[in-house]
Parts: sequence; structure tokens; C-alpha cells
Amino acid sequence: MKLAIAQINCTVGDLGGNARKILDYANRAKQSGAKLVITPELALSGYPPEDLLLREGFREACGKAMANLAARINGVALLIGHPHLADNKLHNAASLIRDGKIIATYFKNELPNDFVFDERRYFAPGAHPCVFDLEGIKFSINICADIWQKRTAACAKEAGADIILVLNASPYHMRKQALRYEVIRERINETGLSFVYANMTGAQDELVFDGASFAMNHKGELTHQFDEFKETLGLIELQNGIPIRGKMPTSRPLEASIYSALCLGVKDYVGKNGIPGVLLGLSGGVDSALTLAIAVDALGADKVRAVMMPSRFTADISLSDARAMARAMGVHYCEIPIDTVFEEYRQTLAHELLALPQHGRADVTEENLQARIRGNLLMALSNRYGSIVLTTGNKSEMAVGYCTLYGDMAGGFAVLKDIKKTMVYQLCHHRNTLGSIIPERVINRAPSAELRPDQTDQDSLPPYEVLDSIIEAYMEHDLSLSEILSMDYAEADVRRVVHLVRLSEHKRRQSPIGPRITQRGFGKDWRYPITARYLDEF
Ligand SMILES: Nc1ncnc2c1ncn2[C@@H]1O[C@H](COP(=O)(O)OP(=O)(O)OC[C@H]2O[C@@H]([n+]3cccc(C(=O)O)c3)[C@H](O)[C@@H]2O)[C@@H](O)[C@H]1O
Ligand SMILES: Nc1ncnc2c1ncn2[C@@H]1O[C@H](COP(=O)(O)OP(=O)(O)OP(=O)(O)O)[C@@H](O)[C@H]1O
Ligand SMILES: NC(=O)CC[C@H](N)C(=O)O
Repeated sequence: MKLAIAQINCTVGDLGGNARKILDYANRAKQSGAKLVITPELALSGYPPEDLLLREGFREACGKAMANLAARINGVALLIGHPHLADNKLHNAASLIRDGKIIATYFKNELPNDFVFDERRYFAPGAHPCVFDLEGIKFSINICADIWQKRTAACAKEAGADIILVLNASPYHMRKQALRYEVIRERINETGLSFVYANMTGAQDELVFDGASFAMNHKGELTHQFDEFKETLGLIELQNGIPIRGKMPTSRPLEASIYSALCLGVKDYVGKNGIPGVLLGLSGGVDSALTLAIAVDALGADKVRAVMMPSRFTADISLSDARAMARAMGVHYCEIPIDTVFEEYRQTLAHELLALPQHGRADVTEENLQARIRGNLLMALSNRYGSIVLTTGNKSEMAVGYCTLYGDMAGGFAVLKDIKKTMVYQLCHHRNTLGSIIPERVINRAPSAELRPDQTDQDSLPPYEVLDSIIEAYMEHDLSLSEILSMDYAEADVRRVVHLVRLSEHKRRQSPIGPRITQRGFGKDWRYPITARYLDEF
């Protein structure tokens, strides 16, 4: 028997579009000889529909879309993920459709409320396994978080299943696939059953779904591994209910996966929101260089504008590197000097600024003015072109507040929000292996905001290797200060970084969203209070 995984990119709320895509994949599966096609979790509504689920109209529309779709399915069975209202309770459900009828429905048992998930806000849990017979094989259904616990797979086994089909909306983060293999192998060890893992691809706001659907046999051997970050119809041959070896993985470096995740994040945010293009400030520095490369790879050069806005502090090499990159990437490029506007601002504010005791001495006020002039100019171009501004700040900067409110933080989508500075460099090197578009000098220069003479980032921050490790330990792994200190960092560095992370919470609340690629980003899975007096002790 042959079955198919519809590894599709759904759009949240596009019930008609998602249903058409599912029908198309079902028909293609049928033509390929498959008897059953499996969609990802909540494929009909897209994932996560969030508070749309609280609207009665949306829930009713989901029910109607299911009925319409069911009527059009024939010649192949479809196992589809969808929101389902029963007895006044909303469930995260999966239904089997055959010959125009819904013949079985399963309700997700384990509703995740951790990390980026809020499913208990919307859904009631199911409590029963669901096993159906097709071509003499007993299939059981699990939905995503179900298989991260022992219970539902064990119940499926008890109910007589030969194989477990898992519908997923499992977002990407670095090394997530290894974690998924590990979890499924644990379930296989406990149950002795084979598994088919169907995951969604595509991006939804800050979440990126990598697809990477796969199958494993009852011995825990990988039998199929489908592509990551791409829609695909994955065909799986079963013999006596066990998958037999088919498409195998092609190995890719970590940086390649992350780069693809960022491109898909940008492409789907821009595409699914109907935005005509993007623009960004190109400084000759490494962050805007990488952001530009990602935008071009995601959208095509014709949808991308780069704007160099030199000031008196801009080095000649910044200007020439910006020009070289814009040329190499083939994007629209313009230069708008900011010195005149900056001088006007200073004159306009002179009376007030000079009234202060430290009068005459330029400080962060002037630095931020420059960043805000640039932000303002970019927003003007954004309004005129209808394009969104991509911000270029990376995770290290977002962590310690090394960014200016309404300045370089002004924009619609923060591409590198979850990319620490050390990874920015790795991604630049990776991108250059595919064609050299970021000049080596841009990668090798000491990073500087160029907001005052001879400024470099390391003037006020520990070296990025140290900063990033402390951020990773404190923010991504939730380690205590003493645990971080035992990793051999200087106490002053640890204290300073943690202090800055706390102090800049208010900035992050005003920052645009950006694609999540680590197991903890500064988005849905970081919910610290701004107003708080708790201090970790050593
Ligand atoms: N809890 C709170 N709730 C709400 N607002 C709060 C606040 N605490 C301070 N504020 C306000 O926030 C504002 C201060 O923030 P902001 O104006 O952004 O400025 P601020 O954080 O003081 O300075 C910007 C920092 O970012 C660095 N920077 C800027 C630009 C680019 C780069 C780079 O290399 O990429 C680095 C720059 O060197 C400087 O250290 C003030 O108006 C302050 O009153
Ligand atoms: N001269 C400039 N022209 C255009 N945009 C600029 C310029 N200077 C700064 N920006 C914008 O502000 C962002 C923050 O720049 P800044 O140089 O302060 O810090 P950075 O984090 O080192 O970034 P980068 O590595 O891109 O220079 C830049 O990425 C860019 O988008
Ligand atoms: N949608 C879900 O239930 C996802 C849960 C699971 N922890 C995952 O990330 O794969």
C-alpha cells in the first residue's frame, strides 16, 4: 500500500485557498497510486490561528470548509487536520474523509502551552485513541505534541494500531530534527510501532515550519526523509503496515538550514501579507549586508531597495562597500546624505540641549538623532513605495538594547532578530560559498555604529563570542547567574549582560517581529515583565 504526505504551506485563515491546495495534493496523491494522503496539523485553518479561533464566525467557516472539502474527496482517503467544534467545545482535530464522508475524527490529547504554544487557550483536550482500518492495515492518529509524551502512542498501541500517523505543525529551530528523531525513537522503543511524521512547511509571522517530514520503521530506522523548507508530496510504500526504505536525506550544514529558514520567513511574511517589496538601510556593515542578501534570495532583487545614508562619520570604505554590494546583488540603490538634516535638528534643538549641564558635549542624544533621521527617511520611502522596512538588528543587540527606539528599530520585520552576532558572521560565510556577494572586508571589519568618531561595538560590550555565550546561557537555556559564572566568564561581564537584558525589555516590546530559529527567541516564548524588581543572585 502507498500513502502520501502533503507537506504543504498553508496560510492562516485562508480556508478556501488551503482547501483547494489540499484537494490538489489529494488528487496528485491519487494519481501516484496512494490510497491515503495525510496533511499537517490544522492544515485547513493554517497554524496557529490564534484568537481567530475565539470568533464564532471563524469556527463556523471552518466547519463549512470541511463539509465542502469532504464532498469533493473521492478515490483516495484524506486524513486532514482542522479545528472542530463538538458539544460546544473546540478541538484540535484530525478527520478521515473517504468517498465524500467524514468517517472518523480524533481530538488531540496533549495540548502544548509551553514555548510558543498557547493551545489550552483555545482547545479542549481529547481523551481517546482513534484507529481506522484501510487496506487491511490499522492506522492510528496522533497530533504533534501527542507524541512528545508516552501516553497517546501507548493508547494507540493498546487500541490495536499497526502504525501511527502523526500530523504536525512543528516549528523549526536549530537542531529540531534531531530532537524529533529522538522523540519518535523513544515512542518506537515503547510501542514497537512504525511512525509517519507529516509536518507543515512555510512561515507564519515569527514561526517558520521546516516540513522535513519523515517515516521510521518499527526498529527506529529512518525510511523516508523529505526536503526541508519546501512543499512536497512525499510518497511512502508500506509492506504489511511497515514503511520500506524510500527517499533518504541529503545532508546540509546547519547554516544552510538557518539561511533557508530566514529566507522563507521573509518570503512568506511579505508574500502572505501582500506587501509589494522591502527596503533597508545599507550601512556597509555586516548586519545590513546579510539582511540584504536574505531579502534578495527570498524575494528577488527587483523587490528590494537599499538606501545608503552617509554622515560625516561614515567611512569611505562603508560607502564603497555598500555600492559594491548593491551592484553585486542587483538591487535598486540610492544614497541620501543625512548631515544637512542632522545639522538642522541640532540647530532646532540647540537652545534646549545647551541648557543642560553637560552642554556642548555630544552624547547618545546626537547618536540616536542620526539613527532616527535614517529611520524616518526609510519610513518615508516605505510610505511612498508601499514597501516595508526591514530592520537589521541582530539578537545580540536586541538582547542588550544596543539599538535605537524609532531609529534602527523602526520598521516592519526584523530579519536577524533571533540571529546572534557570531551566527551573523557564519551566515555571511555560508552565503558567500554560494556566490561571493558580501565583500570580505565587510565581514572582517570591526563592527561599528559609525555614530561618533572611531566608534566600535566592542568599546561598550564584551567581545561578541563572550556576549553571545552569556546570552545563550541566560536567555535560551534559562541558566542561573552562578551556573553561567561556573562556565568561566568574568563576573563583571555576566552581571553587565544580564543587567542590560533586563533593562532593555521595554525596547523589545516595541520591536517588530522576526523569524524564530533558536529554541528561544525574543518573541512569543519570551514573556518577561518590563516592570519588575526581582534580581537573580549569584
Ligand atoms: N522602562 C522603560 N519604559 C519605557 N521607556 C523607557 C524605559 N526605560 C527607558 N526608556 C526610554 O527609552 C529611551 C532610550 O532608548 P533609546 O532612545 O533607544 O536610546 P538608548 O538606549 O539610551 O541608546 C541607544 C543605544 O544603542 C546603541 N546603538 C544605537 C544605534 C545603533 C547601534 C548599533 O550598533 O546597531 C547601537 C547606542 O550606542 C546606545 O548605547 C528613552 O526615551 C528612555 O526614556
Ligand atoms: N550610513 C548608513 N546608511 C544606511 N543605513 C545605515 C547607515 N548607518 C546605519 N544604518 C542602518 O542602521 C542599522 C544599524 O546600524 P549600525 O551601523 O548602527 O549598527 P550595526 O549593528 O553594526 O549594523 P551594520 O552591521 O549593518 O552596520 C544598519 O544596519 C543600517 O540598516
Ligand atoms: N503543534 C504542536 O503541538 C508542536 C509541539 C511540539 N513540541 C513541536 O514543537 O513539535
